[in-house]
Amino acid sequence: MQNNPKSIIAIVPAAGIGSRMGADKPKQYLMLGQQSILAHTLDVLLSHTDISQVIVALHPQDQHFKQLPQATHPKLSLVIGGGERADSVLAALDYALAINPQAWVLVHDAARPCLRHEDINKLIGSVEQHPQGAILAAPVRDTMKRSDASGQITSTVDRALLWHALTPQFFPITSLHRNLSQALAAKVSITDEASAMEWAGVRPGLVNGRVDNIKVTHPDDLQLAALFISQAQQ
Ligand SMILES: Nc1ccn([C@@H]2O[C@H](COP(=O)(O)OP(=O)(O)OP(=O)(O)O)[C@@H](O)[C@H]2O)c(=O)n1
Ligand SMILES: C[C@](O)(CO)[C@H](O)COP(=O)(O)O
Repeated sequence: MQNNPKSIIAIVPAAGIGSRMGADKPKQYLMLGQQSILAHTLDVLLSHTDISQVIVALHPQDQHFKQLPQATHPKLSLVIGGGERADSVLAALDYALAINPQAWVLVHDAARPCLRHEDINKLIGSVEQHPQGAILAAPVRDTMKRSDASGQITSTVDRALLWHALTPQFFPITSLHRNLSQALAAKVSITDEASAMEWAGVRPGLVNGRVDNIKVTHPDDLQLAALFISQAQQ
């Protein structure tokens, strides 16, 4: 069965609690300008004409999502996420597979609200060069050090071939569902979709993405994300 990269379903893992943010609510519901982080992220995905469906994985006790203006969008579907990000992605993949097993999925963190259509288009457009899938990524710019447990430098790592993995990450739904399911069953540590594909022997492509596509993780990321979003709206 040939997957069809022209049929695209977005998956948004949004079931985290934002412990590193230390806020009074999950970080995806913190405000950036006029709306929440998750609302910004959903606006970008819901407005992209190549994306037919957006599946959001929510925490089982989520009480915020239903207040979002985007909550009633016809393209949106909801699933209950899991204990780790990868479990939430797999729950959404189960749902998406039932909708259209020939689709490709674009998995994007709720916590990355600064994504732009130009990067989505670059990633979708990479499918001929990377028929097994690809991810947005940014080449490392700084000198990279490895440390010991006490925080002392043990070595300098060659940065020539090092990249920051970003999202979206774009794969055929059938191979991602199979490889992620098997990797999790094998208790492999999976922090992004590409690592599950790599575990299965796939070599995903790297597509150069904007460095302002940051993941809002710590409190000092909020001001930067707000600046990037205001720039995108100019
Ligand atoms: N069980 C989980 C954990 C995380 N995520 C989502 O995965 C994305 C990236 O995860 P991260 O930035 O680590 O978010 P949190 O897990 O919420 O943050 P923390 O690790 O600080 O708790 C976020 O959009 C988060 O909502 C998820 O859907 N399900
Ligand atoms: C998927 C990801 O954003 C790629 O860099 C990252 O792995 C998520 O890590 P987190 O610890 O779940 O935020």
